[in-house]
Amino acid sequence: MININAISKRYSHADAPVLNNLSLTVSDGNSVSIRGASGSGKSTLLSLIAGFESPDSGSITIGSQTLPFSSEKNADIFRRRELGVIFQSYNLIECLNVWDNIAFTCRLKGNSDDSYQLHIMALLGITHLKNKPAHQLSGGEQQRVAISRALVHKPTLVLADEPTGNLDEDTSDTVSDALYSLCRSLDTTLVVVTHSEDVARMATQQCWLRHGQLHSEPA
Ligand SMILES: Nc1ncnc2c1ncn2[C@@H]1O[C@H](COP(=O)(O)OP(=O)(O)OP(=O)(O)O)[C@@H](O)[C@H]1O
Repeated sequence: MININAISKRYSHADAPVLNNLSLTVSDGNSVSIRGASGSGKSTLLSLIAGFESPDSGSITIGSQTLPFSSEKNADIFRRRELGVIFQSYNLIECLNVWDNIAFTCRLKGNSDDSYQLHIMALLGITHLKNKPAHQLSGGEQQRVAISRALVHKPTLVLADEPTGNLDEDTSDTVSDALYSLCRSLDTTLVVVTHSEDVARMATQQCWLRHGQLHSEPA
């Protein structure tokens, strides 16, 4: 579960806050999609939820953890255990192959689950890429590896920034089906930033970010 209570964020030198008294609650196993104009603050909101940045005011609680983290070490432990993040830039480790990129987080925790990893890779259609180095992948292939890596350690919260942005329509449907259904089956909370109406409509809750706040209707 995630509970965001009246957060505000203003970057230095900006005329207005990018997020202004924004609140949001999403329960376990549910999902929220967030749409909004470019520059409206969607990535900033994900960054605050992940604890990469802090709000100027308000509070964010993920399960029993209230942000900010007490130390960078605790932040790392929490992110490795509880959080899956799908970044706009996939952040794969170029010198590792697909299998090792996906297994990386689990190996750090010492709890690899090869059969679950194969299950996710099959759902996302990337099993045949298992041994291919990350630097030889297309953008869409990298995106599906990044999604697999975000899910393989069975996190309680997944933050996805444009998870289908680089995919054709058919692959986008397959990948979004897999993302939503894997999260539901793990009872994982999912926050998806997307420009795709099809991807957004699959969420249990749809929101639009405007003037620093979330709305349940488009403008
Ligand atoms: N680190 C930063 N320092 C200063 N300003 C920032 C920083 N990060 C983002 N901004 C500004 O905050 C605003 C919101 O940016 P953000 O990336 O959150 O928007 P977005 O809705 O995700 O956009 P897009 O859809 O284009 O990815 C923009 O005006 C951006 O220039």
